[in-house]
Amino acid sequence: MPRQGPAADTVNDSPERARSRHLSPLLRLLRFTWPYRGRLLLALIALVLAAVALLAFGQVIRAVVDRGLAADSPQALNLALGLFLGVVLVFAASVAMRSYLLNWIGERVVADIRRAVYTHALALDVGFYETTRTGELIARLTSDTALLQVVVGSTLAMGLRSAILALGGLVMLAVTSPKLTALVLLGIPLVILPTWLIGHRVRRLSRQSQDRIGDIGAYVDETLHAIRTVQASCHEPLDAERYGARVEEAFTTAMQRSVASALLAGVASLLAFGAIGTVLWIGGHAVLAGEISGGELSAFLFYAVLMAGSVGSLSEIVGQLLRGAGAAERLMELLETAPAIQPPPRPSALPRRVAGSIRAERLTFRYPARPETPALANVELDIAPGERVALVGPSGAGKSTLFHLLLRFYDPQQGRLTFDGVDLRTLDPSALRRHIAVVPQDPVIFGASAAENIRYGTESAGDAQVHAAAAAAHADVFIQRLPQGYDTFLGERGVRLSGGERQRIAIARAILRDPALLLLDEATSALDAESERLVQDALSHLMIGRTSVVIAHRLATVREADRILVLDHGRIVAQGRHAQLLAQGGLYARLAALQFQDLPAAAVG
Ligand SMILES: Nc1ncnc2c1ncn2[C@@H]1O[C@H](COP(=O)(O)OP(=O)(O)OP(=O)(O)O)[C@@H](O)[C@H]1O
Repeated sequence: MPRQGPAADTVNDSPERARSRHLSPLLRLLRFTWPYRGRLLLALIALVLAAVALLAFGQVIRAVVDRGLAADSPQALNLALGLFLGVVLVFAASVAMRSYLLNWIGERVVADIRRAVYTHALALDVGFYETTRTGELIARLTSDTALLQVVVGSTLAMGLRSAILALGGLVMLAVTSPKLTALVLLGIPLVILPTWLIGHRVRRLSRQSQDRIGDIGAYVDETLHAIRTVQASCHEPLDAERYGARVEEAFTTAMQRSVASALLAGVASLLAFGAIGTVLWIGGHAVLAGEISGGELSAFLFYAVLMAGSVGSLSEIVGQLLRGAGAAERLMELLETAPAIQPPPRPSALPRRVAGSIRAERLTFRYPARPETPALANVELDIAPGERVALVGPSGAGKSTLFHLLLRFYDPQQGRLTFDGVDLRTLDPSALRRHIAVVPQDPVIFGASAAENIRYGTESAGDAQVHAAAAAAHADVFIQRLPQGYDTFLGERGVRLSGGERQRIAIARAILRDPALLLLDEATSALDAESERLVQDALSHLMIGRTSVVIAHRLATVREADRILVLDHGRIVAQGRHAQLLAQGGLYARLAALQFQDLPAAAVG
């Protein structure tokens, strides 16, 4: 299925490139804001009310000056103050309401998007993760959503507010004094343009400065994670030097930014107050000439400052909106990426009692990333329920690929694969996987307790079942010896387990799952004799009464297998029992001598 994943090269994008060229992707967020339209409407009402109240201040100022001060009337002044307090009350209430409602919507929408994206990411097929770096997905879930939160929660509203204030301010200016308005309109670019240009440079430098800090973080992360390799290679002085160079780069960029911000502060103050002074001077003369009243001049000044402020902030707001649009575009693209492996509209059902038979008919599969060479070619296979099958073959023969297809991580391009007689393509992948347990070569231990690690995938199991599974997998003994027994935290920041212990946890996990089909990839690393015996014993126990397919690396496994399949270049080149295949000589005999570490030389014959 052709699909358009998020561009794989955007993870280290500078914020400049991460911007969208249009604001239209923001419209795609409507789907997430729509459920909260009631609150959104209220927030908009509050926003407009706050802007109108702010504009009304100008009129109150005018009344205070003209009716109260100039007319020398205490009553009028009292009345004006009352009016002022009324406007303040409306303004304060609507600002508080707007701020709360918009923040709520911003946080809510981002929480919904995070959940939707993560749930969708979990459903994407394995092939997707071969072409996308997980770091990129994490960036989507953290930084892109954080950016959207700011955009939805404040920037959009600020943009609307600034537009209302700029337009409203202009109308009020024109109403107050058309002549002065013409002057202000001529003057605004003189004030805004230089400030905007320097401001643009400041923003670019601060983003660069953040990028430099990101570089520092990435370097620390890489070296400290690999501290053993760093120390073993005596790489510390070199790393300290390289890190130092990066820190200095960050400092230099930060200093350039500081110079630009200092310049901005100076120029902006100079221009703003210079402009106010000029309006006051021209307006003052107009007042003296009796063209306008003192109140009108005060109101005029108020609107001019309001308008200039709003126009000035628009460029920054648009920049932020474009970055938000970029984030929205990437997130929505991810959400619209269709998984290549999906349940069919009407999935077939497996029998109530799954027996665990497997059949492959002319099975041919090529990995999407390597369409030229088939990883499996024309494989014909019939595995009976309860059969123990060992897969043997040189590296790259296609053993793991067969597992991937059995788990329906991919669909074959030709032929078909059935489980209990049902074509895998017609099954819901999770309905199929429920009947399969996988014990990988190097099992994953999650950052959770020992009991939770065994329960992984069978969450409904009770404590007694977990303990029984652990006992059957010979994991019970070492778990009991852990500081808090089954409650001991395992994984990266907890107790680290040895290879053999990890395998036994994985075996216990598989026993608890009680699957019809067991896929086992035997560890290649040699365990000590005692661990080996425990693991082997646990595995034999696990295989009883179920179909098992094992990528074999041990003599005991091939000896006990009902059938050995020898794979080479994606084809089954021989099959039979161990002794038979050895007697035939050929690839199996050669592989046996090389692969089974525990095979005495004599047995290879
Ligand atoms: N995700 C992938 N994308 C592209 N090609 C792949 C992918 N995984 C495996 N291959 C290729 O498919 C072929 C079969 O690989 P597979 O992993 O099934 O071999 P294997 O027999 O399990 O090998 P090993 O014993 O080394 O694990 C190899 O040529 C391999 O390079």
